[in-house]
Amino acid sequence: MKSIFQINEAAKFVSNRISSAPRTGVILGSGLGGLVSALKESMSIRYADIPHFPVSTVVGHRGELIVGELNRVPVWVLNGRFHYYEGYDLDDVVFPLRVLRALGLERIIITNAAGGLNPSFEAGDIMLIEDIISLMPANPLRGKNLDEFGPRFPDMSEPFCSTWMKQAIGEAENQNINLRKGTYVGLTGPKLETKAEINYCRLIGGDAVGMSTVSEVIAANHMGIKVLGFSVITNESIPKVKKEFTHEEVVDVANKAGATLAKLIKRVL
Ligand SMILES: O=P(O)(O)O[C@H]1O[C@H](CO)[C@@H](O)[C@H]1O
Ligand SMILES: Nc1nc2[nH]cnc2c(=O)[nH]1
Repeated sequence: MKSIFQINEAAKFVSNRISSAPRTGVILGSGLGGLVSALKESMSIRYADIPHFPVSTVVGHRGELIVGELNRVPVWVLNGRFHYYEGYDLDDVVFPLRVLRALGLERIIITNAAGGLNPSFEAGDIMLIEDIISLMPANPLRGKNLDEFGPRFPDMSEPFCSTWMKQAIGEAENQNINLRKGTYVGLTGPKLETKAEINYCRLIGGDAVGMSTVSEVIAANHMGIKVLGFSVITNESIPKVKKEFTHEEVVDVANKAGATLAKLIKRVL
């Protein structure tokens, strides 16, 4: 388990390289790195250079922490995330978020590429994540509680900030974006779902399914960070229409829909 000492060491390394620390962050999902081109005055630090940081191993996740401005708002961008299936503990998966919290992070926009379980969703749609179901085998808060960050038993009755969600819905309307809404189910991966598993995820209330996000949302809530979440629906995970797809297709669809998501995120900020 990562200690508070390691979190602070990573935070110190980063703070020595920047002039001021943003209070807002964005985590970019698979294929969503295009948002970086909208950043102004940015500088980046490779994850590999930051002490104790894990290393991104998935295509479509560059592995760099960027500091810049989006629509004149200073932001951290985590260009690449860590997944449980890469072999990391959930504690490692949320390490970057804890480092940013140590640097003063107050709100985070979490994005991902996901399969659409809701039959009304189409590939290329953007879904506002209203709630999560974690089907991970563990929890990022397992182990000794980091009292400096939050309570042992954090409330999760409103994992996403309702005010921020209302604003996102309003902005989507202004931009004629057909913003979908729903619950994201987080599985370990890396295998994709069988038809029976898709039926199960739908039955328990899922609208989208993926292999990330849920642990980040839990850790952010633990630390009192405001969260807004978006899934880019990259494929339809519906038994009737399910056909084989690849990670390359996921990255490709996310790349295209990413431009619309970037516009929405800019306005929401
Ligand atoms: O959730 P992100 O990181 O966007 O990536 C999604 O895309 C990958 C599968 O193609 C999985 O890692 C899944 O979780
Ligand atoms: N688990 C899972 N992750 C995804 N990431 C993108 N699409 C999918 C999907 O259909 N299932």
